[in-house]
Amino acid sequence: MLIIGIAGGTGCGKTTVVNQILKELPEGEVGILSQDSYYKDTSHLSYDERVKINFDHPRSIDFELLHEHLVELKKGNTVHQPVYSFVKHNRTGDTIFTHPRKVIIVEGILILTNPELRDMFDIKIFVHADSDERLIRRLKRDITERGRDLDEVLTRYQTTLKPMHNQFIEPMKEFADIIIPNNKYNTVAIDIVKTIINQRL
Ligand SMILES: Nc1ncnc2c1ncn2[C@@H]1O[C@H](COP(=O)(O)OP(=O)(O)O)[C@@H](O)[C@H]1O
Ligand SMILES: O=c1ccn([C@@H]2O[C@H](COP(=O)(O)O)[C@@H](O)[C@H]2O)c(=O)[nH]1
Repeated sequence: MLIIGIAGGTGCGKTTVVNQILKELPEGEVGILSQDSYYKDTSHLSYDERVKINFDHPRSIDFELLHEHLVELKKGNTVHQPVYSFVKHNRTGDTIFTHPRKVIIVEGILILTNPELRDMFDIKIFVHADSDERLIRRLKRDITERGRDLDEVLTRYQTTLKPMHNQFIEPMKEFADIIIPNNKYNTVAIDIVKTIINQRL
């Protein structure tokens, strides 16, 4: 099994890059673990309390469970990946059966901050887009898809997202094997990643 970690700040285009890679590889050979599925369960908190959580800090992620699931997949076992709701800021209670595949992609803003997880990646990719570009994308996406308004996105950006990005995410470029510049759609980089994956398969 080839395990690929794809990190980068919010809105840099991680999900888009993953979908482009998926399109290029034979169907059924690639599985995805999304860091977003592993936000800690916060059912014991009210909605108003959950909204105040710093979702850009590594402690908001259940890395233990994410690591355990990756280990199980590597052993050839199926795992129950939790389903997360950005609207409710909590796990939904549903899970997705995630089967072992030839290639497993783990994607998320903070996945390279965890040393145990980092050690499991055969290829580490960091997707880069400038912060103004990422903020514009985040605004559009969170308002249309995640039930936010302008004030919520900008307040979160100033209070937690930007400082956490600078403290925890940007320094992870150091660990990357490949950095994809993604201010514009980068088909050349996707082709290179596809070639590397095919060589390793
Ligand atoms: N290279 C790009 N140029 C312009 N828009 C992009 C690009 N990559 C992604 N987007 C758009 O930006 C938004 C956030 O992208 P997404 O892949 O969800 O980012 P991430 O998973 O890193 O948060 C989406 O609406 C997506 O369509
Ligand atoms: O309940 C939540 C959990 C997370 N967030 C924000 O999501 C992004 C990470 O997702 P991307 O798809 O990589 O953008 C992170 O910056 C959190 O601030 C949230 O709004 N609510």
